[in-house]
Amino acid sequence: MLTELKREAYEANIALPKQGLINLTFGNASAIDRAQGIFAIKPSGVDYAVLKPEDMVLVDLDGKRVEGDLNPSSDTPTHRRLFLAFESIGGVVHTHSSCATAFAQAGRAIPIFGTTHADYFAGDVPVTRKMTADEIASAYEWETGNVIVERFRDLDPADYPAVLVNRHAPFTWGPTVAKAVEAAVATECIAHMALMSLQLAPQLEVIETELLNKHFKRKHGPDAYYGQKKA
Ligand SMILES: O=C(CO)[C@@H](O)[C@H](O)COP(=O)(O)O
Repeated sequence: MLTELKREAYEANIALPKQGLINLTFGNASAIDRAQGIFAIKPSGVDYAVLKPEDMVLVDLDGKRVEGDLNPSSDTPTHRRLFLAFESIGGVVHTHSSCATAFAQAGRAIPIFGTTHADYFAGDVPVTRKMTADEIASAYEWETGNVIVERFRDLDPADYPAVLVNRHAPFTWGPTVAKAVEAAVATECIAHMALMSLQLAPQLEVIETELLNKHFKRKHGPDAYYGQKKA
């Protein structure tokens, strides 16, 4: 069932270690078939080196396992929450890539210091609030999705394909899971650049709106908004 979707999710998952975004078995990727309301996600705890397309687990948007003998990723509820909230996305990626995770652990957004960042994101890469003790103790992975959706109340996920979950790590997304992988690469790249820029110039200011606007719209089209939900 949904062989092509599993293949797409598999290719995205094995791309993560190849891009240097993965340590051990941290991280996972998923791809959704919107017509059937089913997504394919990495099985929990499986080493990327031995992963196969047929290992991908199929889960529906009610959270029910539709196909697969292995347990779906422990982050499955977060992926599901994002697929339900952001109807335009086709794939989700979660990594613990070092520089982006450093910002997440520090509870800091990744500031937009340059055009590399502005080509990809319509502003700072946002960070969520800390989760409450109750949220952590209850449905942790579902609540992780909730704090992401809360942070995007006034942001368009198409303009900001990434978020840093406070004290956890980045989640990224895109119209396809391949684009979500690209967003994960871009997020780690600009986080690394931002860290180095802050070492060189601790008082560095974010770039001016005109330059942000120029670069973001150049890449995403003249009607692209930045910093606010599309009307
Ligand atoms: O967020 C985390 C751990 O904090 C996850 O990325 C796990 O590291 C991977 O879990 P599985 O997908 O293997 O269940």
